[in-house]
Amino acid sequence: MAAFISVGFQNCFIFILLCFFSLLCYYLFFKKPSGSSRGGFDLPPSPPSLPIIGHLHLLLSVLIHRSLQKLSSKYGPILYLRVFSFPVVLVSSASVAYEIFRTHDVNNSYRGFTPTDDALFAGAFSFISAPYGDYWKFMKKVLVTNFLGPQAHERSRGVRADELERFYMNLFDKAMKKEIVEISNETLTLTNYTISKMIMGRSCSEESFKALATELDVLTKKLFFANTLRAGFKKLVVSLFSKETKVVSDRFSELLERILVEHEKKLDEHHQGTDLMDALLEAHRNENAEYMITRNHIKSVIADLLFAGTDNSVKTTQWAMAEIIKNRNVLERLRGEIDCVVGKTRLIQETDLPNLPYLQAVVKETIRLHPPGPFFVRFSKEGCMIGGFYVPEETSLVVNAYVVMRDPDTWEDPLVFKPDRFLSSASRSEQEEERREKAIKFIPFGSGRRSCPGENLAYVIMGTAIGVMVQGFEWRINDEKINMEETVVGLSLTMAHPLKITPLSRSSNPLTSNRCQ
Ligand code: HEM
Repeated sequence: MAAFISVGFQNCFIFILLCFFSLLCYYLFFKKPSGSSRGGFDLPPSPPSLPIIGHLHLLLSVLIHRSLQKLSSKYGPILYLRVFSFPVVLVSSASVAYEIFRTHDVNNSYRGFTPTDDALFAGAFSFISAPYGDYWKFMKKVLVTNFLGPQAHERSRGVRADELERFYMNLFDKAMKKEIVEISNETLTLTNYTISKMIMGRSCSEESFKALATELDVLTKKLFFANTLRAGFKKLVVSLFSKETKVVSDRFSELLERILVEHEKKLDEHHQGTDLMDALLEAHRNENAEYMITRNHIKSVIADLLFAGTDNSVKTTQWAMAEIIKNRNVLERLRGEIDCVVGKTRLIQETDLPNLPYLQAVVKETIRLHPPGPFFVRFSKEGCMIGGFYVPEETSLVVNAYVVMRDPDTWEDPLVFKPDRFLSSASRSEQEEERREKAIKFIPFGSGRRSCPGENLAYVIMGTAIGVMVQGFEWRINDEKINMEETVVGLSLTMAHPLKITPLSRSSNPLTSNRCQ
């Protein structure tokens, strides 16, 4: 009898387990998202998918922006994809992206990251990952006032000028020795030193930064995929690599902790703080602050800024130099403009940029054709209508900026490098019209309230770096021609073959830096 009861109990237990497992499978792999249509509106069209995995295989290609481009050119500018049962809406046209960023900006002002505990990167304290709310609003105000806004930008001009001069002298030195330079390495030093000095008054070790950046690239890709999943499953996937995240994060946290302690000592000795870290520490100590930030918030936002700011600017500058050297007429016109405005003895400086429209156009055209962030992710909080289709709540929205900025319907000769398209036309009303149109179709920095707050700083760093390289040097290509093949590292679009070229100084003496002009 006891044996009979025991077998019955076992069967019952197995039966319950099977039911539970089937329900789980159904939820994870087959269940359609709730609210798949509302008020008679349909979900966006969906390309054929595979059983269970849905469209996952389409997201696994190395050149993911290209495979998504093929998909949108075949099936349309707004598509409904499925990773297992988790919804992803892919957007590939300027007008549909506009609806996400402008019409439904607040609803889509979150990236949907599941915080990886208290890790610095994509963690609970990160500014980039933060939901649109009190913390984000407070931190944005601190960043604008003390780092990225016009007055803060003015105050830190000296730091950028020093680093630009160091960048030029280093290239001049290498030109004298006829050394080959790897453009991304040179610009990494410039950008990393400039941004870290603006943030915390000193540079952070280049080698440790590079190592961390490489590890972070891999990590971002994993976080991106986890991010396309729904809450419960996402947590599970993120937990699988949270140990890895913690190792990277802890190392960087130790480095920042040492710098924080130095800053605290200075503040305790009543030194007037001038950089962002000082301002963040003051906010941390202020009991009446609108939002009480912790040490982890400080470290996390600094990590965000160093990585978001450095990597993108380096990749764009490298592409720009490749395009300039490949297009001899662009190089000559650019050099002509700089020689005419700045002269041949003084080194270009950032206050020259407003007088160098062609240089600005070259930077913009580079970032249009080669956006370092080819696509970015938002998350719909509530269901909404986009592009005439219903997008359910808690759906990942992936905007393919690479395709938007190469769309033949909105860009003439979209695959050709033509900086002229960014030069303003004559009349004021036309200029205003052009500005409005560009704001919709030119989105390398995203758009709406979660767009890139570092856009102006990035244009200054890239513009002056490119200006210095064109003004000061001829460049000899060491291979037969420049290889423009693309690759995606982490989620960043970059040159598959790093640009290695030899500088030849245009003058036997270095250009003078006259910062007072
Ligand atoms: C070529 C250079 C750069 C490019 C192409 C770039 C691009 C982007 C893009 C596409 C986004 C997401 C926008 C969106 O979701 O709508 C973003 C966000 C962000 N970027 Fe940049 N960026 C660059 C340089 C910088 C610099 C120099 C900084 C600061 C040092 C910076 C700080 C940030 C931050 C903090 C965010 C998150 C904003 C938020 O969540 O509210 N970026 N950037």
